[in-house]
Amino acid sequence: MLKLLSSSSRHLHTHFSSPCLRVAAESAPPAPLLRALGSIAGLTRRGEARTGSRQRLFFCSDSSGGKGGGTLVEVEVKSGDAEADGGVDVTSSSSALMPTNPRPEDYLTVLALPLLHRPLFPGFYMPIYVKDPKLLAALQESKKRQAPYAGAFLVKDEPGTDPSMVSGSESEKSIYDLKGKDLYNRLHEVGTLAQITNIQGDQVILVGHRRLRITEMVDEDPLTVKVDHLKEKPFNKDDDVIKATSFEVISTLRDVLKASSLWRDHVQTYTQHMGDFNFPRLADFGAAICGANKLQCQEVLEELDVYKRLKLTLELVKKEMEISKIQESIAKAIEEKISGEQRRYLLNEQLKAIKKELGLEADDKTTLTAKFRERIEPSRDKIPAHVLQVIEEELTKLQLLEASSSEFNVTRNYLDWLTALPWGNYSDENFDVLRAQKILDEDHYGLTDVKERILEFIAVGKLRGKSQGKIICLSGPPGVGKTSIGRSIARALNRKFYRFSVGGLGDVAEIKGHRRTYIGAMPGKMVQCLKSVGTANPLVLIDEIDKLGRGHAGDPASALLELLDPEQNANFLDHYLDVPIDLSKVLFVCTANVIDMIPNPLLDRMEVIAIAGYITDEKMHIARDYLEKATREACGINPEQVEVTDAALLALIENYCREAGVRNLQKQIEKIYRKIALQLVRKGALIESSVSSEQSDELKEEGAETSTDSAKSGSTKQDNETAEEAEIIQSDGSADQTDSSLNEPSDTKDVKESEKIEESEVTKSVEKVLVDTSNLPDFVGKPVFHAERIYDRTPVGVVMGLAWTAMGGSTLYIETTNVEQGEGKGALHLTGQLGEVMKESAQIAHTVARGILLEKEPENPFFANSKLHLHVPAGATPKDGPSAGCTMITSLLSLAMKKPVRNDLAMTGEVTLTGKILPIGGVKEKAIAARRSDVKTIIFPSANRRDFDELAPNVKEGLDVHFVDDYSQIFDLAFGYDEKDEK
Ligand SMILES: Nc1ncnc2c1ncn2[C@@H]1O[C@H](COP(=O)(O)OP(=O)(O)OP(=O)(O)O)[C@@H](O)[C@H]1O
Repeated sequence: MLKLLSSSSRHLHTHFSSPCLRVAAESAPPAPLLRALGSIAGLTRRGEARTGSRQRLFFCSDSSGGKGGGTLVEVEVKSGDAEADGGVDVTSSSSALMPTNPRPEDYLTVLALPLLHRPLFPGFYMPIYVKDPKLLAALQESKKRQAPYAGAFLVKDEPGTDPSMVSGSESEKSIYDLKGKDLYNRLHEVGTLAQITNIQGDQVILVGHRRLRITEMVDEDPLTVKVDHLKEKPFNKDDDVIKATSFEVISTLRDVLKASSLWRDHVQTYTQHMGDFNFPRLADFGAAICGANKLQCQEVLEELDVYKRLKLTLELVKKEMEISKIQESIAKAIEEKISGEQRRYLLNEQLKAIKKELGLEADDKTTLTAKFRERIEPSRDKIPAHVLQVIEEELTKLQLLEASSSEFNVTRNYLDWLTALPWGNYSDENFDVLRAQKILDEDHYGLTDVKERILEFIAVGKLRGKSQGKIICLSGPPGVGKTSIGRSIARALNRKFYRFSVGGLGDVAEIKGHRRTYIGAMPGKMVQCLKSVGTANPLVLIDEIDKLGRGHAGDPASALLELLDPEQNANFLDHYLDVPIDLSKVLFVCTANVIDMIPNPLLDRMEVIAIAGYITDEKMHIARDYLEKATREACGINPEQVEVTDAALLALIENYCREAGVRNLQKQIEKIYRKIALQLVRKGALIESSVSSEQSDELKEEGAETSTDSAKSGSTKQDNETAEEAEIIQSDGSADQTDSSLNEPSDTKDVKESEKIEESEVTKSVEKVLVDTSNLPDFVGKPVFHAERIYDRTPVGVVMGLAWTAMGGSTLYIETTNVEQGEGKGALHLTGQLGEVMKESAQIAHTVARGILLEKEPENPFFANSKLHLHVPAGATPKDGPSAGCTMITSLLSLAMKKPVRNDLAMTGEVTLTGKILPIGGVKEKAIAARRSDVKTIIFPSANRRDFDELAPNVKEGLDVHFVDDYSQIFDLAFGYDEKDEK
């Protein structure tokens, strides 16, 4: 159903976008209307007019194509099938019938209408607004008089203004205010005779007819002018140039139309009213529809030469073409950009979907949250409330954060740590003392006192029900098993083991973590430990605590104190984690070489267990029962394949590994076993190759069959050799099998051959490598030179002392010589990298020795007249401490009295100026060192008797120990011997 809505021509100019139909008819509607409706129905069927759209129709009253006038109506398409429904409802049809061509002589004087934006071209519509009431009244009046014509003239710009610049509404207003002569002077001379087709309010619709030129002003208000009606200059319509130019205009217009849909509608609208097509019209058409500025259009309007007008128009439409090209490229670029972005967006979305499908969506917040929740779920009841609250808060925060933001990553990592800790997850502790004893014995030989202390510790734990509260510190020289004992304790207690070294550690953040705000922030070692072991009660071994760094960022000792102190560590606060953690169930074991270097507040809280080092006997056991076994297994050697004799092991310990620990011994044993492994593999390869060459020889012989006597005897020899070799290698008496194989049938022979190869494999495994004192250097090289025992028998002025170092105990010599003799020349020169305390100790010794000599040999002026030099080898090792006091006195007296001290004597003890002997440290280490150096007699201060008595019998065994209070006792021991006995 179609409904006629209005017949206003106004819409023509306001809606260019919808198509307008042109319908010619003999008479007025409804007959033409019906036809028009039929056309619209056709349009809708072809999909060119949509149901609900509005269509404009122009009806002509004759068949001349509307030249004489017509009616414009707008219809709304209600349905596509208009023809079927004959009823058409015409709501309003105010006629806009156009009169025929006006005669020039009727319009020599016309009202002048000012046009602001563009000139009006003949054959075109233009709506204008007339603000001047008088002019508007005059126009209405002329329309009523059936002479609805006026002159439309473009207003010139104010002198000095740029026509290409957009003028504001103010300037428009000022033009409306122009009247009479002022307006007259601003009008372009050439304009258009315009038909007033419709007046609604102040809007007047004009249709251009022909060109006019103003000749003079007739009336000022409203402005009325006299005009000449202009005609184009005569032209030859067959002129090729004109034709070519017009074709070019047409083809350019077509291109423009193709390029821009906006132009298509524009052109369609105009073409409805063009009337006859001719060259001047074409030029006007091009200029009217293009977007050129008003002056360029006015130029076309003023041009009466058709060719020139066409050329001007061509320029304008070409320009339009360029603009539409630019428009096209801009549109294309924008489209590409948008489609590129859209493509990326689409691909990203697809990627996300794929990742989600495959479970690879790492950043997916929901997956992450689910992962964290899943992690804490089993131990939710054990997690402290404050920690749970932080976890929940962080999970909520995670949901709100943008996945690509850095804050998101910080929160994710934080949650990762928080949820990965073993909150309230403890391993079942074992307080079985017998089992613990077994494990400790399994792992370590000796160390009875250490093991005893550990068992005591476990026993207390059993009675209390928990074993925390103490920090054990194992101190001793390197390689005595401090670290491995720590591991054994963990095994004995059934706790997880975690070790970290604090040697050289200077940054508190290593212990307490970084604040989360820093990039790359990490929690401290303790939190890392808990995460890695997965239980909240591990045994943590803090290695090298005596080598703790000075601290360039905070004080690591204080941080360690917070970590270790049982009073504080129940609420240990890691900077990264920012929630208190309970470390009170963690058992801390520290190791140190020198306890003096441990910061005092830390040492105060520790239970120090000293491991002094091993004597030869202990080393023998360790080497035999632990190190050798472990190394053999590590090298893949069977016990039957190797034998290291006791003598070789002893030689190894005494000549190669004399230090306190057993690490070097372990290295030497490893060296031996690596060499043995190589020997075995080499021998095995040799046997294999000899067996395979035998096989191939025999096969060759069998193939020959016609063997000569000599060949026979050769083969027999060969077989015999093989048998001999097998006999040598095998000890299980299977050698005679080789002989019997000669009588076997040939098909069973192959089986025998393969058995032979297997047997040779067996021989490999039973062959034994013997390591004895004679071939020990082949495995570990020549014995290393030990400076400890430089003299077989100490000469005059040389005495052996005993020293304690971080590497264990050692013997050292004090040597004194007389440099210069002369009255009053008495002086003492010291060398051997002695520390301040030792230097002072030497001065004291000098004084005391002088006193004693005066007492023993009053006539001897030795000290008063001798310039002495005291040296302590080895010169490269710094030495310090007061315990060499008595040794120095003895050395000086030996020189003064020209009497060497008793053979195999060593001593240690600090001396006062009055000759009193004060106690020293490291009794066990010194006793072990003395034994290592084959010292028979030792002198210790009386105050150290208790320390010596506590030593294991095997350490004390064979030592003649004297405890002294005063130097006079030492004097007697050192010099009171019978020289004949010594020899
Ligand atoms: N009494 C022992 N019984 C068996 N093996 C031992 C014994 N003492 C030490 N060992 C072994 O000696 C090797 C070195 O021991 P460990 O590394 O524990 O020494 P350490 O005292 O911690 O040295 P450092 O102070 O240099 O760290 C280990 O393989 C250990 O098993």
